[in-house]
Amino acid sequence: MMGEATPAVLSVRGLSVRFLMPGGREVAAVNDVSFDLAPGECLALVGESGCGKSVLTSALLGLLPANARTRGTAHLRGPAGDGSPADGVELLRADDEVLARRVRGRLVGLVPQSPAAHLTPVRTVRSHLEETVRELTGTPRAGLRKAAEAAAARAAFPADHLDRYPHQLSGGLAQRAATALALVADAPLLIADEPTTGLDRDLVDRTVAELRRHADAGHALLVITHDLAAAERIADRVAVMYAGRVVEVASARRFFGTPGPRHPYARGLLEALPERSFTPIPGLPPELDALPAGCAFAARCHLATERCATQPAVSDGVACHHAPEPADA
Ligand SMILES: Nc1ncnc2c1ncn2[C@@H]1O[C@H](COP(=O)(O)OP(=O)(O)OP(=O)(O)O)[C@@H](O)[C@H]1O
Ligand code: NI
Repeated sequence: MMGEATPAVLSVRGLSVRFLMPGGREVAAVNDVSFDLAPGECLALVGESGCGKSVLTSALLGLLPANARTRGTAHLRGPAGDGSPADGVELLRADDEVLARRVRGRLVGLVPQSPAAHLTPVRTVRSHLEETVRELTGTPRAGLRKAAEAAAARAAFPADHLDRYPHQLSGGLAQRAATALALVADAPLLIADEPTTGLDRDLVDRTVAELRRHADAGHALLVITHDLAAAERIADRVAVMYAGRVVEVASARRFFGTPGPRHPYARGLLEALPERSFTPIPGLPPELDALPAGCAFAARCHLATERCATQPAVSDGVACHHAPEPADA
């Protein structure tokens, strides 16, 4: 839990993102999302493909395309950490100059979902790392080579591949290069979007351990993942997203232990795992340009009743008319 003396590194309130499409169609990719992230805490954001996880991170970093419309607030604590308004940044209102010079890389590190696309094709991994180290840490020229090699080692990027160009990297190597780059600045908030995709088991373990160490060193960590086993090992809390909405936030201990999640969608996600009952949730998520007025999960939910025609409010961390009381949770 967050002590009163430690303000959240990131406070998101009522964040919504809509994409305006040709013909007046609107895609509601993120809907009224709120959460806090404390220093030293890892929050895992999970949910099926297309539920809005990456759009949420793009919104926080000012990386949305021009047809996006954003609502809500996302307050990032500044480096002084004293909570003074001048110190922090309101991410959804900040202009691009502030985001580029103060936020991206420095206050918020990002391991992007498609790392290869974020690397400059004409430069080697070593050159990327040296440039980032120079820019973000002020390491003198003579120390750059060593610092870049140390950064690579932290993300298990092999030293003998440092002189490769992005197109010469496998997906897993590009992933590790991106993780190495994102760790350089020691930013107070690290966002890792599917940091273990494309890695074999051994490297998943190493990446999970390195990211957990990063959180334990006092950084806030937002990990987006399909990999619930990785989430279980790394996260303090789990946020489950469905059709753009966070439908449950729970401690990882309760979520993965007994009695487990309280939202029927979250329970379904867990039960779909091969090591559990391996039963997929029937049906498909709704189209985000035609969301129902009520609970978006109702059409797939075995608990659904007529009450579900109205949107359930988030109460004690769960948005469901039929969730069990937290007392027995
Ligand atoms: N520029 C855009 N214009 C219109 N719709 C978009 C745009 N970018 C994303 N979307 C839509 O927003 C929704 C959320 O996408 P997002 O990439 O956030 O999903 P995700 O949860 O990260 O999925 P995955 O696990 O596959 O990465 C999707 O339906 C996607 O099609
Ligand atoms: Ni994504």
